[in-house]
Amino acid sequence: MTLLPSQIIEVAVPLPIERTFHYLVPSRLSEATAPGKRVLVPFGNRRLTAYVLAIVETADTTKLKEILDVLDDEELWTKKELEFFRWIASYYMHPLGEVLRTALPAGINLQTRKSQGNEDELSGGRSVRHETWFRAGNGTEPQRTLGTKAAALLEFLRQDGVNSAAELRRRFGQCTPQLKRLEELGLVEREQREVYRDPFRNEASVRDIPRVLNQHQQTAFVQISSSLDRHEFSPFLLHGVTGSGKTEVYLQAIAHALEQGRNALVLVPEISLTPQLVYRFRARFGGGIAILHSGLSDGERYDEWRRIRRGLVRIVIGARSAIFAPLEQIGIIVVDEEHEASFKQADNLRYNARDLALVRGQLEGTTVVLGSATPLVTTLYAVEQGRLGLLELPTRAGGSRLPVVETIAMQGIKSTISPQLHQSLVETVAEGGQAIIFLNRRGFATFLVCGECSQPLTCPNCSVTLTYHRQRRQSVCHYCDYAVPAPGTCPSCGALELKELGAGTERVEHDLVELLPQARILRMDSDTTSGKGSHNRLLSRMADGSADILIGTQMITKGHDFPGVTLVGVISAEASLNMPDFRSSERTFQVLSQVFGRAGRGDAPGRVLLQALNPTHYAIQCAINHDGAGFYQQELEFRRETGYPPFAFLAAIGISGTSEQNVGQRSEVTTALLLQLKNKLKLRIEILGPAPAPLYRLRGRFRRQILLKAHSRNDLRRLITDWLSHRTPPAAIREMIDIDPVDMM
Ligand SMILES: Nc1ncnc2c1ncn2[C@@H]1O[C@H](COP(=O)(O)OP(=O)(O)OP(=O)(O)O)[C@@H](O)[C@H]1O
Ligand SMILES: [Zn+2]
Ligand SMILES: [Zn+2]
Repeated sequence: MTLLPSQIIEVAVPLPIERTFHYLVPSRLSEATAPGKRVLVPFGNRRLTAYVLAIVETADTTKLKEILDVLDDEELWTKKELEFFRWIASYYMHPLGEVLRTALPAGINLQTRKSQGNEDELSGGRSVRHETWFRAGNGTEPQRTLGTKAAALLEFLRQDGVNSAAELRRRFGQCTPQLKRLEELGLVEREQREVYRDPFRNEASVRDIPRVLNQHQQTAFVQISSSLDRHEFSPFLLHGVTGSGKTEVYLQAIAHALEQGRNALVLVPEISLTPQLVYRFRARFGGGIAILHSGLSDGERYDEWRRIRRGLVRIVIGARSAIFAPLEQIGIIVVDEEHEASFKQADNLRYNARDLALVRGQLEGTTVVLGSATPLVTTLYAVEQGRLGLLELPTRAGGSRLPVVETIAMQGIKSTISPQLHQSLVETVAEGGQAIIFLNRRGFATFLVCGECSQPLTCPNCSVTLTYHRQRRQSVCHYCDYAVPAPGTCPSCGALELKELGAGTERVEHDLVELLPQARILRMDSDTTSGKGSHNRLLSRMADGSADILIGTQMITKGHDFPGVTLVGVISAEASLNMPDFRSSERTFQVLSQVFGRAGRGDAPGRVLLQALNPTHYAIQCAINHDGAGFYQQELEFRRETGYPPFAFLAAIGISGTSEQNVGQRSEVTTALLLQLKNKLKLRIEILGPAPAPLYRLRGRFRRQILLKAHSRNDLRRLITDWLSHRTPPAAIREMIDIDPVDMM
């Protein structure tokens, strides 16, 4: 888009400012300026990167400043994408400039400098990697002066066209002086080509062909592909029990979109946990796939981003931030494991990629498939209301059955592993089967408690106990990484005797090694998977049968397909039930169902042993009976009675700071203001709090929460908008808004 001299643009700046700004474009820059690019602008007494949103037709030009520079050669975003980002900014009540900054790959901002105002001043990314290529030129050759190697090089380039410097060196050995000479003579020309770092490097993939779909898969596939043929927004829930072959449906649906010349966006909870899924996509489709996830270096991420932007990619697979991928011509968006809380970003722009998939799908007129064995209660409710189409896979794809779950009463049992579980493990390993042992707590002991004064060891920065890690010989805070040598002494009374309370995965591993000295045992939790590729190594040892037992946290529950696993053991059924969060029943049902679902996926039937103190809760009972419908009914009733989603919309306002007194005062002031505005506007909103957050102290900050509950999203928006315009900017206090909060800790 070409600009005439003295045209005006609307820009957003990456600062906590709600509004957008206007600038003049001097004629020397008008050619280069376009919506979707970044520009450098004077802002107060500093210079800032700003994002061009639009070219404005009319505005008062008298007070406008001129932009200083255009930072991008190519547009970063299309108009459609900018529209999507405006929607996000408005919905999450977050400054548009910060939304845009969040949407950019980190690598593009490598050159971040701190300038006078202590604000980030950004300039164009520099992390593009180049490679030198040579081609034959038009110069006439003075035959006699060319050496043999130079002549051979020239001949080769004339025959073979353009070649990279690396390729020429491979064929001719060291040839830099010859190439330089040829270039001086105009006989060869040099060009710089951008190269993309390949996150799949060194990974071969085997070609895989589509499977014959079973009847349920076929029905689901037909519905998805006919919605693709209609080229309009159509959202579905693909509700398939564990092992029902949802991935195969995604693969074939995506193949259909590709045949139409359209592209696919696939969101997964955390890619490093699902290498199998990425592997299957590559095996099916070969190249043209970009992956975006936290394990990439900034450079790799930026490269993937540019490959997508330039249309070199047909399929993007990524964790939540992939919802911002600059993919055009999208035909289908898949959200795998749609129930996972990790689709919600926990700080700054608190977006939910699962929800945004529906928004982007609507803006772009695509098919959206949300897949899960344990969908959110709110998702099932949306199906009931007719807002999502339902596709069901009620049976396992390979014909195997869901495992039988047996409960083991743990009253009076002191050890982590009951005699029954021990016995079953011995039998499973003897028969050549594999087992998965689940406990959603890492470390050795949950915490240490003083034998003299009974004080538990707690974190000085957070209101939590320290977890004892035996191998590291430390007691560690899982929130801020504070650590002290352990076992150590009691910080309250100096006593030497500290007792271990509660068990973590490290303890379970220790006990299992003692109980089954012959078994090959692996542990997978965030302590054993910090190294690059470590997930992959652990998972492939399970896959190729070189391990017998895998112990792990919720990491092991996610989508893994190990046909050899016939036994699943759960150390504590109630572990996730007592969280102070209205979703704790739902999470318990989901995590138990998912971990049960790892058993018996192959030919041999699966068995689950569930250790429990009190398994009467409906979340546990429904999981035991694989009764998703029953759980939904009871949970919906609970939500109706307590007034939580889907029967209310929520927004949380979090207030935090290092001074307990200031945080307390500010939260009272904020609550009073909210109440006053609510009454003035006559809105029907419940204002709860200010209450101390369940994690009252986190990384040295005190935290209080105000929860807003409303029947109308509009009322909620009106109140918050009004509050934002009335509140005084908090000093030394952070006050954040969380729309549709997921984690209430
Ligand atoms: N039509 C089919 N015929 C035979 N086997 C199939 C078919 N479809 C899928 N499978 C196999 O069934 C197994 C389970 O499939 P997949 O992993 O896709 O299930 P899923 O629904 O994603 O499970 P989960 O939700 O537990 O992760 C895989 O080994 C897959 O190869
Ligand atoms: Zn003590
Ligand atoms: Zn801490």
